[in-house]
Amino acid sequence: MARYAHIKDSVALITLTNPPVNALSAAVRHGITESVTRALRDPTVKAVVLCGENGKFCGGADIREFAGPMTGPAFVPMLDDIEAGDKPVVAAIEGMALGGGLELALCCHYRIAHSKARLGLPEVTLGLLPAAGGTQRLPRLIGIPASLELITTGRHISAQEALKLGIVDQVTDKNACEVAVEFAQRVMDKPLESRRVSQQTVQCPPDLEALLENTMVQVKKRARGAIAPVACVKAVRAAATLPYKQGMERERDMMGTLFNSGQARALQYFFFAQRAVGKWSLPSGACWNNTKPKPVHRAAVIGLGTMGRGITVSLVAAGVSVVAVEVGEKQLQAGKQMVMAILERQAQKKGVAAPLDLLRFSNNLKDIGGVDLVIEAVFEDMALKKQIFKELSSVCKIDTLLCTNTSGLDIDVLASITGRPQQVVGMHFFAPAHMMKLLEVVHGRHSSPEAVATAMSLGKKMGKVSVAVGNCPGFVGNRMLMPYVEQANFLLEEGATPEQVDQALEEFGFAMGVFRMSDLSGLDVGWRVRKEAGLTGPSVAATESPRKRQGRRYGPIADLICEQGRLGQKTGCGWYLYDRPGGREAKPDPWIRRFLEEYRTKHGLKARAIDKQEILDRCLFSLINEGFRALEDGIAAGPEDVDVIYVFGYSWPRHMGGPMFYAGMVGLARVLERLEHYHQAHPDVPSLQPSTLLRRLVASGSPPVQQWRGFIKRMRSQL
Ligand SMILES: CCCCCCCCCCCCC/C=C/C(=O)SCCNC(=O)CCNC(=O)[C@H](O)C(C)(C)COP(=O)(O)OP(=O)(O)OC[C@H]1O[C@@H](n2cnc3c(N)ncnc32)[C@H](O)[C@@H]1OP(=O)(O)O
Repeated sequence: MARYAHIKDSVALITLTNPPVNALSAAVRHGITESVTRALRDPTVKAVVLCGENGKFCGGADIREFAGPMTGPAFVPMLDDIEAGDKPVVAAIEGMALGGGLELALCCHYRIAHSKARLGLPEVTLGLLPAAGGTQRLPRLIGIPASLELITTGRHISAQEALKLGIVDQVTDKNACEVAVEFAQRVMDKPLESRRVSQQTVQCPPDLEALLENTMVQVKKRARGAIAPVACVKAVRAAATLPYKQGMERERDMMGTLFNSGQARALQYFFFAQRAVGKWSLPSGACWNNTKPKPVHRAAVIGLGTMGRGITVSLVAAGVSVVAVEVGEKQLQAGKQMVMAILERQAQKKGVAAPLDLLRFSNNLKDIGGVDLVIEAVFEDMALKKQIFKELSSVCKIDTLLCTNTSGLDIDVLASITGRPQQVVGMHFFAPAHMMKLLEVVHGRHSSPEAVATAMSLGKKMGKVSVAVGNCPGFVGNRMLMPYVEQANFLLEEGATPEQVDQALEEFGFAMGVFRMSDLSGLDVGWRVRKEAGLTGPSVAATESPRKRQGRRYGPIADLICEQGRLGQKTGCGWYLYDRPGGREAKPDPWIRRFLEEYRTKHGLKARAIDKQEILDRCLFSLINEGFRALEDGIAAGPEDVDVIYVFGYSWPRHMGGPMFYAGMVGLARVLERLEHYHQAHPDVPSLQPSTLLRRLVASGSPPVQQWRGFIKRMRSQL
């Protein structure tokens, strides 16, 4: 796993060989240890160059090994031995030096990077810290402020930034390995003392204490309960305040705690989950590696509201030429201005010219005849969408893919209007579409594998994490959101306040609780959906009880709030009060308190004290239960798909892995027991009735989440 070659008489070249990213598995560490010992012992070798096969230096420790007992040579002594050796070792960094890969480079005496290489210590994103000396060597090399930033964020940096910071000694456009060999020949007789990073003193800024304290405050705020970023700050503090050896002891102790934590397991699961969703498959057997996407050079976006603008920006930023269509002149001009401003701002940040030549605006659908793909992004109104799809199928060329950015309407209904149902898919973006990473690609009954592959590939090109999902009301994300929101509303009826529910959810790790989030997105969004579903509005029979619909419990509070014109931030009030329409700072609203009291009195409800645990159990477990149902129905292909959707689309805390991983971590038997308990207490709430899949998993001994796909497949084949 490491190749040894004696070249140019006096240089030993050690090449890491563990595709795809030359991760430091036990075998690679073994290979490095053996090769370095050999080079140090060989009197004809005067210098060593370390590089990685296939233009990739090293992607770090082998994350898959973290799940089992660690075997093979330990990291820290291996790196210490390289640094302490009496022959110069030069790291030739091509591709990437990440995590343990960068720590390996830091113990070398010199570092040469290719101009396209990326460097970083992303361990924090895996719930860990750089525990192979990274937290102690990097501060000695580049100082405390820059180390704090890099280690607590895990940000990957360019070779140029690494050079500026002093992490690498030289950047080259040529073959970094050849440059490193020539470099090694030049430095082979130079003294090494000053090149041993661990032996350097840390340059501390005069305001060290304040810097560390401020960083800790910021990091805790950003971390939303994640423990690794906090440990990273503590480890850098140790580098600043303790001798190297003691600093390394602190690093090791903290790694011991993190390494065995549930958060580390969750984050490492999530790393692989993000990659798993790219390997999509359809019930027909078509999948990512047997279906070719069609190239998309020209696209059209229909509708220049908030969603259309964000989608247009994302497409243009990805290099796709776009015709943006909006029929209303005022809306067209406003959209045009906004899209161009965002693109200009993005380009300015990158120091390049905005790609405005890719952009055209029109008020006529006839202008999109030649495009490869259309994304319709008009109002969430089925009648309007149907009318547009009808027009699209007559104006677009025969092989144009027709996509709709609906957040939950039936793709099959739209497909049936077109006469080319195989070319219709959903592309559900999340607002603001140019910032949010998630894209649900919805395959309808007739969507062709090629159409799905094209939408998935276009999503990737647009920088999105695309997840293929089946067609049902709300798809995966919004479908699971319904019981979550429903429970939050019921909790208000029973005695909770919006602040109480939000606080419990935010302490759990959500960026925003359910009510603050509703105020941000606008309460009218859900109101419209409930009206379409016949749950509220004039279609409800006057004889229907206000708190029952189709024999089930119904919470009309949100409808009543909307009827008062309280639509959230945009109207200056919703579940909270804002200082003005469009204001951001949510304040508890005495009006809401009074309203809830009057509502309870009117319906004969007695308010009771509700604790945090009940809020979390009812909101989260009902959402999770719906996730199991989506898996059972095949709407979501695997737990990873659900988890990626929730982390990227709904701010589920990443260090909790996503709802399905979290269910496994809490214990499926506990989730089942709580759901049974609450369903017994609320038999008229079907979403609390435990799903068959959850029951079966528990009955089978609660296998780990990684085994659920296989389990579901077997379960389906038995039906
Ligand atoms: C009492 C207890 C005591 C505790 C003691 C603990 C002892 C342990 C001490 C250990 C100290 C070690 C400290 C070091 C830690 C680390 O290094 S952690 C790893 C840090 N590295 C990373 O986070 C990098 C992760 N990888 C990436 O970001 C990207 O993969 C990439 C390298 C930038 C490449 O991106 P791209 O080209 O887009 O390809 P991908 O699709 O992402 O990846 C290709 C395949 O490679 C797999 N992979 C990538 N990196 C790793 C890895 N580090 N380990 C294992 N596998 C990796 C990835 O999953 C893909 O696989 P497939 O999907 O199967 O193709």
